[in-house]
Amino acid sequence: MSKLIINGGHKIQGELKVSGAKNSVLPILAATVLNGKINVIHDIPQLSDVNVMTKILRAVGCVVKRENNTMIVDSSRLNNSKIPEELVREMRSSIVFLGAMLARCGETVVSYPGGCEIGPRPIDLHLKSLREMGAEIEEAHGFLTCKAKALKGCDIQLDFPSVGATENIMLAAVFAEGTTIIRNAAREPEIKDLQDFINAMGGKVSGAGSATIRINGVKELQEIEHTIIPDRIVAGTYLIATAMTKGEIVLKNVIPEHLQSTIYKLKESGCRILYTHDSIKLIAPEKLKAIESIKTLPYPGFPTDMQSQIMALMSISDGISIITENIFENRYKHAYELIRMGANIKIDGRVAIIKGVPKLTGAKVTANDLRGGAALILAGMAAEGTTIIENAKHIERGYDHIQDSLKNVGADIRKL
Ligand SMILES: CC(=O)N[C@H]1[C@@H](OP(=O)(O)OP(=O)(O)OC[C@H]2O[C@@H](n3ccc(=O)[nH]c3=O)[C@H](O)[C@@H]2O)O[C@H](CO)[C@@H](O)[C@@H]1O
Ligand SMILES: C=C(OP(=O)(O)O)C(=O)O
Repeated sequence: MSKLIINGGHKIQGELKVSGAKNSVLPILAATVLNGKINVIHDIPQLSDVNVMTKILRAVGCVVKRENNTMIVDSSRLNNSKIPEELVREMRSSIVFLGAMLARCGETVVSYPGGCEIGPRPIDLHLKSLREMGAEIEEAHGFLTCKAKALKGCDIQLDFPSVGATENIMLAAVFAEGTTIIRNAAREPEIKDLQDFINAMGGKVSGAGSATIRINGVKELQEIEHTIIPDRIVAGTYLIATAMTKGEIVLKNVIPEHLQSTIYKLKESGCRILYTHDSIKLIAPEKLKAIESIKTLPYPGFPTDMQSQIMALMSISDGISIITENIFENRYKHAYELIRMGANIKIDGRVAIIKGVPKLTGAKVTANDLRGGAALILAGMAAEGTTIIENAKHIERGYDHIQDSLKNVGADIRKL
């Protein structure tokens, strides 16, 4: 179980390149089973979630090679439609194999997915939509046994713009007969990246980025080479690290448009932010100001995946800030760890009230989930003294060697 040790009080200063997006790479790796050919994918971050995805691909018969940040997946010899339970339990997004395997093999067995504990994460929307497309899904003993002789395009109305359900339907619909329409689809940039990936293989998907996505079934797909979009959550985390340490940073390999809701709130806290089409510069103020209200929402609203990190910033901002977490009902575990570091935070259901304190102090804390762990790194960097983060393995799910990146721009952080 890895630990991070941070000596606080060092400014972030310099330039950082942002890695490829975890939330793009995971569904795209699942999509590599579709073509039954070679997939070359660039800008794959080194993450434990990617390692799990790789193991799943190998378990179903794909040949996977990795050279630095390029991965080659040959799905021509896929020979097993059962996804190993122990791997599915490690990671929530393994559930997107459901749609991909149904499309490729017409059958699959998966267990209910695991992942970080941030509240209940049902998959009812995934299952309902796939059933509407003609899949027969039996749920028993924690397993989903799915069969579909021929999936059929249909008109699907999602009750909530679920990212995973939207991806699962897109993947399942690639070879389906006719047209599938997803209404109230998730609009996250990673959905558009998946659309671009499928289309570059010869699929026919349109509308990603809007609330209505159309997929016209095709008979066959081709080989593909694709580059993953930059990770907007990693970029946002680095911006907050800079803001909290009174530093100055230039981020490269970013799409500022994907970070607008975060940029907007950081400006409210007093940061100066300038950007070009693929870089962002942040200059921190001497004193951060409270952010009146943040409500997490599906994209383009403020992302739940930035909630923990912005809470760390609010905990040392002058005044009272309020967060409403609308996506995951139990995503405040990091607050109790921040309190151990001197933060003044009250939680009432989905609402967190944060009264800024002049300083945090280093403490022994525990990462309970990925972004909560990232928030503790940020708090540790701004705190007086030493912070030890236990259970740091969660952070490796979504940040590619974060300790090395932050060390390169001035942080005093090391892994044990
Ligand atoms: C790998 C990946 O891309 N993960 C992201 C994805 O997760 P994920 O795809 O799991 O998130 P969803 O958009 O599906 O979930 C959002 C909300 O919908 C609910 N829901 C979802 C599906 C369903 O069948 N029934 C249901 O009730 C969930 O419990 C949650 O409250 O989007 C989340 C919300 O932006 C992000 O925090 C995750 O980082
Ligand atoms: C919750 C997250 O991811 P996942 O859906 O993969 O658990 C996240 O990236 O913050």
